[in-house]
Amino acid sequence: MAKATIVKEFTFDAAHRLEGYQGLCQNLHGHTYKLQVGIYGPVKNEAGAADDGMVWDFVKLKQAIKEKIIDKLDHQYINELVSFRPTSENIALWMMKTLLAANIPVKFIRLYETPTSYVEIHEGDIGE
Ligand SMILES: Nc1nc2c(c(=O)[nH]1)N=C([C@H](O)[C@H](O)COP(=O)(O)OP(=O)(O)OP(=O)(O)O)CN2
Ligand SMILES: [Zn+2]
Repeated sequence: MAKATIVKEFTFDAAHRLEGYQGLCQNLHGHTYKLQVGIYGPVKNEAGAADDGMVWDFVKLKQAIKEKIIDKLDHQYINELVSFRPTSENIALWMMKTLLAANIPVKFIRLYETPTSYVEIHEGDIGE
């Protein structure tokens, strides 16, 4: 069966600070984060089915990411929500773990902290 990766993009606004950072990022500041989530799987081939020709319905994917990630982080102070240092890398790893735990077959997460800085995490990159 043919396979494909589909990608859905989101933005959210959040504040953070990097404790112990030698520079401006130790201060409270905000970002408009851009998140891209890639889902990999078979392209369903079932004539008449609602999801015929799809890997996952973009609408269902949007609802799932919104519930699990965006609604939790949008307009929040990330330091108060998590126990890790909220770098882009750690935030993206948390996103990957959260989505895999919800049985969403994420292939990759790309998280832009600024228009010129992003991190990419692939399935399998999560350590213990
Ligand atoms: N590897 C990482 N390095 C840095 C992180 C991070 O999460 N991972 N985060 C920061 C700061 O939070 C900072 O907000 C980002 O810095 P920077 O990309 O330099 O932001 P600018 O707005 O200055 O971006 P420009 O496009 O270069 O103007 C620091 N480092
Ligand atoms: Zn920052």
